[in-house]
Amino acid sequence: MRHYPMMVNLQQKRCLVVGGGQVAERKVRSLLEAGAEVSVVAPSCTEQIKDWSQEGKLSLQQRSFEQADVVHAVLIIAATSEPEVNLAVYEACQSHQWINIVDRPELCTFTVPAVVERGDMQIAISTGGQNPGLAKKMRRQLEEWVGPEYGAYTQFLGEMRQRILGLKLGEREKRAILAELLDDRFLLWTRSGEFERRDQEAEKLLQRSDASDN
Ligand SMILES: C[C@@]1(CC(=O)O)C2=NC(=C\c3[nH]c(c(CCC(=O)O)c3CC(=O)O)Cc3[nH]c(c(CC(=O)O)c3CCC(=O)O)/C=C3\N/C(=C\2)[C@@H](CCC(=O)O)[C@]3(C)CC(=O)O)/[C@H]1CCC(=O)O
Ligand SMILES: NC(=O)c1ccc[n+]([C@@H]2O[C@H](COP(=O)([O-])OP(=O)(O)OC[C@H]3O[C@@H](n4cnc5c(N)ncnc54)[C@H](O)[C@@H]3O)[C@@H](O)[C@H]2O)c1
Repeated sequence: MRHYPMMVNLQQKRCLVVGGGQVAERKVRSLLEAGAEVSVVAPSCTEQIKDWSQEGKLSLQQRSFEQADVVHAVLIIAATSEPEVNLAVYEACQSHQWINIVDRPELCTFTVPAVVERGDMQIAISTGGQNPGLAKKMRRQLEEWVGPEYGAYTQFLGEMRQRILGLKLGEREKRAILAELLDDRFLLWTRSGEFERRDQEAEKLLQRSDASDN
């Protein structure tokens, strides 16, 4: 089956995670990072999940799953070690809810990819459920190639793009500056920490275009 890849805004969306082990913790972490409103239901859970609960980052109910738990959630993840509980979670859900059952890929209405995170740049890797270990291996390989500087680099390019789109220039000129900014020298200056040099060269590009516009 071919999935449709999409980046979802989960800010303030109610998400339920049933189970509190290592797998649940991994899913909870990424939900919290996406700004979701997370509830966890599990009789026992990891120290990290307890800490998040004590810090007020999520709501934790230390008990077994009940059907009614799913009612207000837009997204539900069943991550318990009990296949029959995971199936019961699936059966309690309705068709409008996004469902992930960690031991039953065929029941999932979404799956979770491995992700390389570099600030606002995210590279998601899915194997369509064929082999999650391969997704993890690819993530690690890509992390070697896409260094931490891509976070700052993406932010720099984002800020420049906003400015360029606001300039009183024709579409073609704007496209030309945007293309020039993607030249590797701006990445290399970011990587080596030469921010002043990078920003000065970017300013020069903008000023040259301003001049040619007049
Ligand atoms: C990518 C990642 C994201 C995340 O979970 O955050 C993720 N699994 C990860 C790791 C991982 N998972 C498993 C192992 C042990 C080795 C092995 O079994 O191969 C390892 C490796 C490890 O832990 O080292 C076991 C496993 N996973 C699934 C099943 C059920 C089955 O396949 O039937 C079983 C057997 C369970 C059992 O034993 O009963 C199912 C799913 N796992 C998925 C995602 C979805 C498909 C993604 C894709 O399309 O590739 C899908 C379908 C549903 C979902 O979970 O969304 C994360 C790596 C994060 C990272 O490090 O970057
Ligand atoms: N999709 C994936 O990424 C992936 C990866 C590895 C394993 N798995 C599957 O995920 C399952 C969970 O793995 P784990 O390492 O987190 O297990 P774990 O044993 O560490 O945790 C299981 C959790 O389920 C909770 N639980 C048990 N019964 C419950 C109930 N009735 N209601 C609510 N919570 C209940 C327990 O309290 C515990 O918090 C595994 O059994 C395996 O089938 C999935």
